[in-house]
Amino acid sequence: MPLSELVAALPVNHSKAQCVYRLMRILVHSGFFTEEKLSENAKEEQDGYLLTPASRLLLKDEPLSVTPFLLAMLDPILTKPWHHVSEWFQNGDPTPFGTAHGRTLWEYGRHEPRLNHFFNEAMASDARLVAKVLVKDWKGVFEGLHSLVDVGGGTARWAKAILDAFPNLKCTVLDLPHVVSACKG
Ligand SMILES: C[S@@+](CC[C@H](N)C(=O)[O-])C[C@H]1O[C@@H](n2cnc3c(N)ncnc32)[C@H](O)[C@@H]1O
Repeated sequence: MPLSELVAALPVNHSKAQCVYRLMRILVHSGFFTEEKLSENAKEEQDGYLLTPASRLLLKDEPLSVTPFLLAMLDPILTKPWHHVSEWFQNGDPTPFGTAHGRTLWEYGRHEPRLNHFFNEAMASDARLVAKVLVKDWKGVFEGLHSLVDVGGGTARWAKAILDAFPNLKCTVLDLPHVVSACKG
């Protein structure tokens, strides 16, 4: 897509339109887009942006989309601990999350349904992608097993993917009460 079409398609204030080019340069540099000639015709010669495998994983209609994972990692609750890493190196806290928030991630999630929801969705989207590769390329790991227990298995995405490939396996998933009670089905 050429830059002009991209700017027109985005909800960007016209005073910021020239900043989209700068943003796209960063995104090309970091591998989320490639910039290529869209036409061989010399008269219409125009550069445009194309998706890469990394950005395809962020499309809304991509079945293996990891958008929930990205949004979770960028949520202020999870970025705040990065601002406390220096302090954490000097204190006795087990994690930078504890230094930033005064409690563990799991305690916070127990009291804050929004965190519980976005974290579980993030884990599930990551698990959908990684489990697909695991059961395809590492099937042998599960062959011969009769049962499997996933401790801290979140909303059971891993277990579901493994069960799809090995329907005779007995899978048990353990997690914290607020995670289990938020599971559908
Ligand atoms: C990093 S997440 C991983 C989720 C899942 N295994 C995955 O890969 O998608 C860790 C999980 O451990 C769970 N957890 C933390 N403390 C736990 C405990 N004491 N007992 C059971 N589960 C726990 C959390 O609720 C969370 O779902």
